[in-house]
Amino acid sequence: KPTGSYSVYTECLQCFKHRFVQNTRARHRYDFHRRYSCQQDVKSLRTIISPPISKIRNIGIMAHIDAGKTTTTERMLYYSGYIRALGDVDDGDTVTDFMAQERERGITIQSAAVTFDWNGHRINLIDTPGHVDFTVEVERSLRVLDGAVAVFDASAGVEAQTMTVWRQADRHSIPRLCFLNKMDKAGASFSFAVDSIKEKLKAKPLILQLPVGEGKAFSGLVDLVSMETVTWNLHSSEDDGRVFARKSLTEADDPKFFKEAMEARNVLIEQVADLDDEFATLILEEYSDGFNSIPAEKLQLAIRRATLAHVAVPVLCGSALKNKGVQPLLDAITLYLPSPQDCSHDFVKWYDDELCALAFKVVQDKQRGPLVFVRIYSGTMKTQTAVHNVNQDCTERMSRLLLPFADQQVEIPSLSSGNIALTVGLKKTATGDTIVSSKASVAAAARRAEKDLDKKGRDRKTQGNLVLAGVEIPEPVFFCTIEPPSVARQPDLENALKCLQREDPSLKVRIDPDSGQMILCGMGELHIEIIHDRIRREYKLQTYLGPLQVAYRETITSRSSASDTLDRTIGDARHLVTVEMDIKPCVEEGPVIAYAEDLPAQLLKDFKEAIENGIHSAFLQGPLLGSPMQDVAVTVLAINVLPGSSIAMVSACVSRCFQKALKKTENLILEPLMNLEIMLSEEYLSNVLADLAKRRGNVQDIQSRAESKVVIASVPLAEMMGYSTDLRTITSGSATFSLELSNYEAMNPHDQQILLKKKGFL
Ligand SMILES: Nc1nc2c(ncn2[C@@H]2O[C@H](COP(=O)(O)OP(=O)(O)OP(=O)(O)O)[C@@H](O)[C@H]2O)c(=O)[nH]1
Repeated sequence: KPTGSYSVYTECLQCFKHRFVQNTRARHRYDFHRRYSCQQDVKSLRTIISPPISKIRNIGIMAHIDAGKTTTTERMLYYSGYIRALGDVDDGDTVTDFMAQERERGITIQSAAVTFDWNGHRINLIDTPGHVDFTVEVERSLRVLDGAVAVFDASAGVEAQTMTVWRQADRHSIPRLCFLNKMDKAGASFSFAVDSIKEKLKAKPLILQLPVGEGKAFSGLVDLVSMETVTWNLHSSEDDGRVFARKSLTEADDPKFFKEAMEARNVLIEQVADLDDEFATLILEEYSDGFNSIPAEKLQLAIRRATLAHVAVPVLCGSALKNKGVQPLLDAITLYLPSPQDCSHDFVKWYDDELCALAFKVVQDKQRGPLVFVRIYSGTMKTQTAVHNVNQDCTERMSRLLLPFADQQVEIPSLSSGNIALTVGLKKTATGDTIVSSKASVAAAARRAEKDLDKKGRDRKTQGNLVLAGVEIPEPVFFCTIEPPSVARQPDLENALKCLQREDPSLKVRIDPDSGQMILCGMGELHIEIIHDRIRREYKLQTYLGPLQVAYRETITSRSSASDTLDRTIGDARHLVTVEMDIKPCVEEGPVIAYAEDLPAQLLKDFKEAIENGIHSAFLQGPLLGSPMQDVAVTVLAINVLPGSSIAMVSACVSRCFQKALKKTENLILEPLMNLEIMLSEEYLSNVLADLAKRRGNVQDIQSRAESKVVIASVPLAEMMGYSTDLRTITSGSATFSLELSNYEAMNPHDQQILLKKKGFL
């Protein structure tokens, strides 16, 4: 059954707009008190445009809402010297938030990646959206990351959304570091957060640092790898954290703390030795007398190997807001996360040294047209050259190549593999497309792939996927009709939706076959609301949305068979087709199509495509609600076609026969079921539970987390419309929740009857 990552929406549009207004206001102040890298700084960047591939880190920051992703990013840019003043999320003047507002206004560039250098390394920080309102946005980011930093609120430990993104990162095999942020916050607990990483994420944490103090007393940390204390100025509120002291931890400083740190270091060394044979051998051969003399560099290398092998995750801590712990985090990124060289991608070697890049984000810019973010996997990208888009099968000219250094863009003539860049001029490219140097290079890569896969005896079918490494797009769960303000504006609406779809492939648009109306399909309530809002603001079109509807599906519970004949005379030609088929439930989403063994081979060869088209089109409309069918296997038992009959008649007859078979069997409606996690204070618990019961919710667990309660439940999506507003009312705005698709589940007969009545089908 389809599970998969889905929209997690923790913020309603009102909050979103409120934040937008706040940040827009703040932007007016922004120009006065922010001083960005001066022109000279930008020029000097030109000298360090192409670092060796081993020094590149393409990383993402992933976190639950409000864990401190933006604040941490801002500190990274500040300490690396690319911004001259620290922004504050609460004042709305951070670089990334600033760009997010630009995106909302559709004026210039938004941040899908920011580049900066640290300690001789080039770090491309790729945006993984804080709210996973747009699943595909997260997927497309993860697709091009080599490593990630998971930021946690140390007082809350692992929260719902972190689990979702963590699972996505697992799917993409991305090595990670954990940063326990907000160590200064009342209720922050290092050990609680580490335990929750073990329990909830089933990860093996390698504790590389111990905090010095917690909550208000948090003043720095002990680096267990080097056995040094790292301290920041505790008392000055003006302190920007740029200056900090690193010194060896000795017994004389604090005997108790020294002992604790030594024990923690020994645990770390034993853990790493268990995970890494090379390190275990080194210890046995050279340091069997005691662990104290093991050099930090040897331990670092072993931690790096364990991280890259996905057997453990290093854990660091700090407080981004209080400017503590970010520089050691940056060091850890360069030390433990992989360079592009450490990551192998099958399809890259088939392109040899020729260009192969993936477009992972498209942004519509009013002045410059579409801007496409690309990750280069092999070869070199040059400006003013033609490139070939494999997915769209077209050749386009790329006019400019830019590096997004903090909030500046630096134009460059060319860029080599491993890098992330922003291109101007690619007008047809969409998110997820593969870009290569020419059509001939795709053919050459396909030949190499074929040879390689034959040698390995691998399934040829995977070859296409590997050459076109794209982004997986889940099916939308919500839809509604959309209408332009007038018939004359219909082409404008079509154009706006076309542009938005290029940016966001999870947005689907289709035409209702009965009413001819345009239907907008999206990943969540907020997704559709934001698209609506963007059409109004960016394309100046006031559109009308119909009521939001849940995308149900239908299936069958028993086997049946049917036959059908279509006999039409059009003009002089007679079209006569007879079909017989059998349908039964199956576990694959389908349609799973099979043919009786005695069907004539020639007939199959001529009409297979038409038969399959007929079945696929019938699959789109189930007999109960007209929703798509799933989990049905079809066997075509017989087919006779009078010579001269058209292919379209074959499809039509197959389609009709399938619908006949459906009518003879028992049908069921499947509805999307969501995993819901609500964090709230105990006083509201009973009201929230009562409300969930009304929504056909099934509460699975109620956990305690610091001062709060966490309710874990599953609820049908149809009952979750407007939940953010209702929950806010019930809890006086104090609760947060996240929601993700669990699976499609059969409705019970009673609920199904109610739904059919409500929709006017009974
Ligand atoms: N006490 C404390 N607060 C912090 C820290 N880091 C961030 N915050 C606060 O936490 C709130 C959220 O911070 P952000 O940096 O916007 O978090 P985020 O993860 O980017 O949030 P979203 O983008 O909305 O998901 C803000 O009010 C910050 O000031 C920290 O280290 N300590």
